[in-house]
Amino acid sequence: METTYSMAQVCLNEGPCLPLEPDLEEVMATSRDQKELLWAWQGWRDAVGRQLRMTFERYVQLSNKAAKLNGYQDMGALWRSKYESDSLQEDLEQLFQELQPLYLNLHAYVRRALYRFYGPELIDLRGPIPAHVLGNMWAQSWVNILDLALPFPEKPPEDITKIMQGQHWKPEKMFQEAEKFFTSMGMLSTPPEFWTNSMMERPTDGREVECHASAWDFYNGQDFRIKKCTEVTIEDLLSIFHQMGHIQYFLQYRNLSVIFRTGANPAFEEAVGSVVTLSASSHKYLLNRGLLSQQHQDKEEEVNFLMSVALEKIAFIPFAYLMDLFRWKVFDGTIEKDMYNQEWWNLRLKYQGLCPPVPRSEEDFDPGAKFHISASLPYIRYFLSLVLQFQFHEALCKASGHMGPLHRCDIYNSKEAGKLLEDVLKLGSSKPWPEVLEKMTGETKVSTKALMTYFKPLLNWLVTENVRQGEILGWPDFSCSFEERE
Ligand SMILES: CC(=O)N[C@@H](CC(=O)O)C(=O)NC[C@H](CC1(C(=O)N[C@@H](Cc2ccc(O)cc2)C(=O)O)CCCC1)C(=O)O
Ligand SMILES: [Zn+2]
Repeated sequence: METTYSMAQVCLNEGPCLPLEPDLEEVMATSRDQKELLWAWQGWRDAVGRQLRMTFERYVQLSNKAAKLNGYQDMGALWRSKYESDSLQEDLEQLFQELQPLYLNLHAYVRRALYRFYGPELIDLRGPIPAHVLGNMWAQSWVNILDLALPFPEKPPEDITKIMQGQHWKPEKMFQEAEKFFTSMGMLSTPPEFWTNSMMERPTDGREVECHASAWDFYNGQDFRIKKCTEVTIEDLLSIFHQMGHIQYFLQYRNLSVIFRTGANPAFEEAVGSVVTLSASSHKYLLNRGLLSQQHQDKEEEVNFLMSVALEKIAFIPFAYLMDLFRWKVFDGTIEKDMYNQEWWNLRLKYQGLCPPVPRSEEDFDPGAKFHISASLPYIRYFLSLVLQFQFHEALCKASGHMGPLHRCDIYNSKEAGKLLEDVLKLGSSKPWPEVLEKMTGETKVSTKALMTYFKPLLNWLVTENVRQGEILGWPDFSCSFEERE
């Protein structure tokens, strides 16, 4: 399944065939022509999802067989066991409910912005949003349509990708920048093998590689690598910070027994890289690294900034939640194979308020168009990481002596924050994760408080704006009408 995913391309009638990275992702991020977006969206699902359907059915059978042989009910139960909690699913649903007001307000606001640009024939102000116009192949991040959704368009943020390209940034410098963040906090640097063995760019020698970025621990205490087809963009720079967070975790726990060389739970692993990204995307950090020139940010520019972070992080919440809600139900048999695609879109409607831009059938297998489904990588870790990373950010910012709003905090150069983070990472999974969480934050429970604090100024602005526009929160008109679009 992963090979099909990594080799797939979508061909233009006459002319080149485009791979996902960087070409189709570029189309989804930058095109504002809904027919072109539909071509890429549908083409990718025809080239990948449809091809994976049969194999996926067999993968489910074999996965469950393996899980049962290991004493689990099904593979979903095995995946959930990593969190060592018998109330995991209820706890996750509770976190999701707490975040709903934030998501519903963002969804309504973005729907209005898309309505202004694409018009009523595409956007129903009381309905779900078509999944192909949100700036991302899976509508999991909406940051690429910030230009359409900017609260104060007369104060656009500087284009950091243009600044990086203007300063002739190269992939290696991007990796060095990410490593420097950790060493500035007094944390570990990478061994020479990292720089000689990593693959930082798509090979030009014709080798077909899996371009989806990944970080690898070779469990010999010396060999750690990142594989990424790096493009010089701010999105890739932040993704490299995330990957370097995995490498830092590998380095910190490399002297533990192998069974403990993993995160306190899978969400901790994901939160480490993402928490550093919160600082790296702050105005303060980018300014002092020469990636921004504007000295100060006024109130309106701050709302614009918070919107850009929300389009990445808040839009992601329901997607990250439903990915394994879907797979858990497939593994436990609740979702039968002849219902895969309609159940997928039921979840996409219920949680994300999205609908397919064209009619779907059981010939399609749209979940397969997402890397983690083809690569059998669990995903609930990213949902939990979203909440955890803000809890970590609040704790590290406090340790660094930061005063003022959480979204202005940047822990770069903070030895105190580095010490706190290091003490947590070097534990690996040798202690129960609530104990590790308490060591970092003083709390034993995952809490959305820090995330809500971070976005409070934006939520205030969004609620005011949505009330002013008389927006309907949610999507009472629950289907995507295709008629007009033919
Ligand atoms: C051997 C192995 O498998 N190693 C694991 C790590 C480990 O288990 O040790 C690994 O490298 N997994 C790859 C995966 C890559 C990325 C990803 O897939 N991200 C998700 C979700 C997301 C989205 C936005 C965001 O800001 C952060 C995350 C997506 O893109 O949908 C791509 C870009 C970022 C992270 C990763 O690093 O988590
Ligand atoms: Zn990760």
